[in-house]
Amino acid sequence: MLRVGLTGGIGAGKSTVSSTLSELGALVVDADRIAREVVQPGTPGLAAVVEAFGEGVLSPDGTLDRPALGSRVFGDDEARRVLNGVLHPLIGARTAELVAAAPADAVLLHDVPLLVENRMGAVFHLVVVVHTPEDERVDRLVSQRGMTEADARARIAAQASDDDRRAAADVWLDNSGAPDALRPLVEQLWQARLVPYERHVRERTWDRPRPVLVPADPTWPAQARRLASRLRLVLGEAALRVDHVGPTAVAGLDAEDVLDLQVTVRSPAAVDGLADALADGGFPRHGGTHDDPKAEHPDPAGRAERLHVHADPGRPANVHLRLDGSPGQRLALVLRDWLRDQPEVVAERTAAVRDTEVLPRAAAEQPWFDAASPRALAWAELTGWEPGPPGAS
Ligand SMILES: CC(C)(COP(=O)(O)OP(=O)(O)OC[C@H]1O[C@@H](n2cnc3c(N)ncnc32)[C@H](O)[C@@H]1O)[C@@H](O)C(=O)NCCC(=O)NCCS
Ligand SMILES: Nc1ncnc2c1ncn2[C@@H]1O[C@H](COP(=O)(O)OP(=O)(O)OP(=O)(O)O)[C@@H](O)[C@H]1O
Repeated sequence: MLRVGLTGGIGAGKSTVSSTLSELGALVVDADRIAREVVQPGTPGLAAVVEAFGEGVLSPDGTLDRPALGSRVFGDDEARRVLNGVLHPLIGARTAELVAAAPADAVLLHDVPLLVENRMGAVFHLVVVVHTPEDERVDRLVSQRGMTEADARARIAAQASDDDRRAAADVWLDNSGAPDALRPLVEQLWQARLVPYERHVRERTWDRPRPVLVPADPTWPAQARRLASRLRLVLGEAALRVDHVGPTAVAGLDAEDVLDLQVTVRSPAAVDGLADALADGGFPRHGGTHDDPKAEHPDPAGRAERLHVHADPGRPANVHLRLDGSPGQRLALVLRDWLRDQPEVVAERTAAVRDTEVLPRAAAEQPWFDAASPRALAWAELTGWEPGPPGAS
């Protein structure tokens, strides 16, 4: 099962995306719809809303008077906090029931308007954000939905900023153009990413194109942060720390487009107990069997106690599980911090790797890393290096 979170500001085009994905085969779980279900007449949800806001939010027929409640909560942060506190746990519980009832091979598309506001990104294998600039959204809501401009703007003000949504987005879909422009993007997302990703998670396998060296990508740290938050959620206290390491963790360093994340664990027993949870979370074990052709490419540095990989075909990543205080665990952090501290070494390493035709990366970089490791360790000794606070960046 693959769980995809779909979000965007009010009127951005979530329903348009979710109806296309539903046609293609996704199973849609719509939070707005569940939010209506849990306040039907006779439900504990409706009773709790009335207790918090009074009988004035009921229509004469006993149903929730949505415009009346809307006018109380949009524009009043405290009232909205109270309503969210009552309804969000009920929405969460109903969502969990729908997830439990879904077939094992489903691509579940969770349409969640408040995914970013409620910091839910790590719950999903992938987060898709639909974006349309604010003024365009207001125009669409006023002209096509009959909303007043003031109501549209009040709701927008009650929601996350574009920057926060961008930080949460694994996939950013621009819906500022004509409706026809969005469909091919959604079809491509389905075919090239969601379908293989779901199969990878279910079969505990993975696939990736042979990586090539690319110019440093300034978004690598943000991408690594999203994967790290998923790893922390899956692993809980078993992960002492999760760090973005390797060449993509050093600003300005050209590298193969494969993120390296290091999970520091307490004991070898902990490592083995985590394999299933990691696979279900989208990080299957690397080449576990002899007939797996990918087993020919073991952990590049040979230092991983275990190597897992990201099953998302659109975001290659290696996850190195290493023991706390082991030489490999320490060296990964020292090398990263040394390179971050020494721009001239970054230039030296860039030149060394650029001039080589050797692939894969492991082979190209190994001589340089073998020579660099003692220098990095000497630097660590000299400066009294200690690992910084745990984190992905
Ligand atoms: C206040 C209510 C009764 C107004 O109902 P109304 O029919 O006018 O709006 P509807 O529910 O269709 O929501 C439309 C859009 O408003 C925005 N919105 C709704 N609730 C909220 C909220 N608590 N905070 C910010 N934006 C919200 C979303 O973009 C949503 O897609 C209703 O929105 C509600 O019960 N909200 C609380 C539940 C909730 O958080 N729902 C969002 C899904 S998690
Ligand atoms: N590219 C587009 N150009 C013009 N109109 C559009 C486009 N995409 C969507 N719309 C229209 O804009 C309105 C909002 O789109 P949609 O309902 O998909 O957004 P939404 O994010 O689901 O909104 P809500 O947050 O209210 O659930 C709808 O009336 C829709 O038909």
